Amino acid sequence: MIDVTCAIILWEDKVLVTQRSEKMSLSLKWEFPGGKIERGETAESCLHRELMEELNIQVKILRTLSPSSFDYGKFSINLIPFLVNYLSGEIILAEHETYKWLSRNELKDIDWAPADVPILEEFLKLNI
Ligand SMILES: Nc1nc2c([nH]c(=O)n2[C@H]2C[C@H](O)[C@@H](COP(=O)(O)OP(=O)(O)OP(=O)(O)O)O2)c(=O)[nH]1
Repeated sequence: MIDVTCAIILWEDKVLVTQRSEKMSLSLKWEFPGGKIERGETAESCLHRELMEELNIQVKILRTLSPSSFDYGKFSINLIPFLVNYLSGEIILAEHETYKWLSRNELKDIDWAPADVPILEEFLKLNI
């Protein structure tokens, strides 16, 4: 099981979502940005590192949501979500195809990586 962090990034009333590129696994699926936890790293430090590497942004962590385990067949992941506020940095994509800031209502309409679906559902039930 691979531990992966991801961030629900809030800015005003929008959430940042990123689309995986054609070259990546889960090609063209939408996800909450983040990545694999490296040896000796905490989930929080992984999240800050990945958001800087992949997007060039800094965030403030507010809280965690429930982890989502998903078996993709060739591998399985434990996806650990954090609710965060966007703080600073102009978005520069290192790997992703594209990104969007979406309102809560728009989040259901994109083609999510399967592991993200329970996380999205929990987020949509929160009163924020
Ligand atoms: N970062 C991120 N990864 C996710 C999400 N949902 C989901 O199934 N994943 C999967 C995709 C990848 O298999 C893995 C995260 O790997 P990664 O983004 O750090 O690495 P990667 O694509 O470079 O790795 P790989 O597929 O080439 O092995 O978790 C998500 O919301 N965010």
